[in-house]
Amino acid sequence: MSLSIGLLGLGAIGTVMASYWRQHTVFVLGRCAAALQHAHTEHQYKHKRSLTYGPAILNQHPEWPEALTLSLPQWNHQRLDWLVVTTKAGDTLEALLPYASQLHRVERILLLQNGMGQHEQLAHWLKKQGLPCELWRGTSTDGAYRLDKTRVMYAGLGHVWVGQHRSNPARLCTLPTSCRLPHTEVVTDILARQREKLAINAVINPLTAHYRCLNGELASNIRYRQQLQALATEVEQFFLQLGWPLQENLFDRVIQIALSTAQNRSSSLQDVLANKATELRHISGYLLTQANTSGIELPLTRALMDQVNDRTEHGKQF
Ligand SMILES: NC(=O)C1=CN([C@@H]2O[C@H](COP(=O)(O)OP(=O)(O)OC[C@H]3O[C@@H](n4cnc5c(N)ncnc54)[C@H](OP(=O)(O)O)[C@@H]3O)[C@@H](O)[C@H]2O)C=CC1
Ligand SMILES: CC(C)(CO)C(=O)C(=O)O
Repeated sequence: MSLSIGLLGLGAIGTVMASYWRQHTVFVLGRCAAALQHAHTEHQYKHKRSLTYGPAILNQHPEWPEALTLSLPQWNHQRLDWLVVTTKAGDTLEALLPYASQLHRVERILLLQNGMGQHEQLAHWLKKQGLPCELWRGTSTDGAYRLDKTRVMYAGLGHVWVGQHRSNPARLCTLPTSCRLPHTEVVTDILARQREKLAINAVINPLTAHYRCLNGELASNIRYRQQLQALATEVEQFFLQLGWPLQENLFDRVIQIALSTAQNRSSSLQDVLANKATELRHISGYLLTQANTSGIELPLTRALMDQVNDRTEHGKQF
């Protein structure tokens, strides 16, 4: 069965997903101004992207092409089996709002993003609008970045896990195999997987954004490493207090990731350097909100959040 899939946020990860789903019908929900501009033209507006496969991926899949070009039509209110949102977490509601009156044509919305909190915001909003679509959440270990506005480099092959927002294992069985998205695995413990990723991001992202360093420097620079150890301890203890068990020692896990992505700039550092809003509000900020509710202090997280936010909000170069 061919799925009808809408993609909102055709950036790095959105383009990678579109490549995996190209045997199906993929529409793009472009920024509203572009969508409106083309809504009344005779020809269907196409969103063009090129995806280049990095050496690490071609080593694993020498049979894949070195690059491919995607030309995807603008969504014109067709019925959708899935609407997949791959904007940054903080852009979710703003991106969906212009399409609000057409969302009754959508069976399921999947937020495939880092960060937390946006799922609850959207669930609340969908309920208020009386929209019955199912809400799904997903997390990806793929690695991709944009070379420019239309070209994306797929640097590291990963895995995508998806699960229902209010996970109900009984209902999961009702998702027919034919409705499952390629390159995704349906799981019943999506929240636990997202929390594992949240813990890692809550350590690496604010530190790399603050020190403006590569991921690997957090392990190799003694001063940064000490800060990393202190922050990992704060985050890990907080997770324990909330009853969110982590699979392994957070410091060890974060050092492992910092080393395996040593030459990477974290997404938060990339945003700071580009003078864009970071996703820290949905990472460290989310933890601070939880901490506030529980009457717990997270001094290191708060200090880093304030410092990084100051810089992005006031557009300071540092
Ligand atoms: N890149 C990666 O390797 C990974 C990313 N992630 C997560 O995936 C999510 C997306 O990240 P990534 O792909 O890197 O980000 P990008 O910035 O590359 O892509 C985000 C896309 O959303 C679009 N967008 C933003 N606001 C709107 C709007 N109002 N209406 C329509 N489109 C909008 C942007 O459009 P425009 O181009 O016009 O700004 C852009 O195309 C994040 O949560 C990230 O943390 C998770 C794992 C890995
Ligand atoms: C794991 C890490 C820190 C890799 O860079 C990441 O997810 C990010 O940059 O947002």
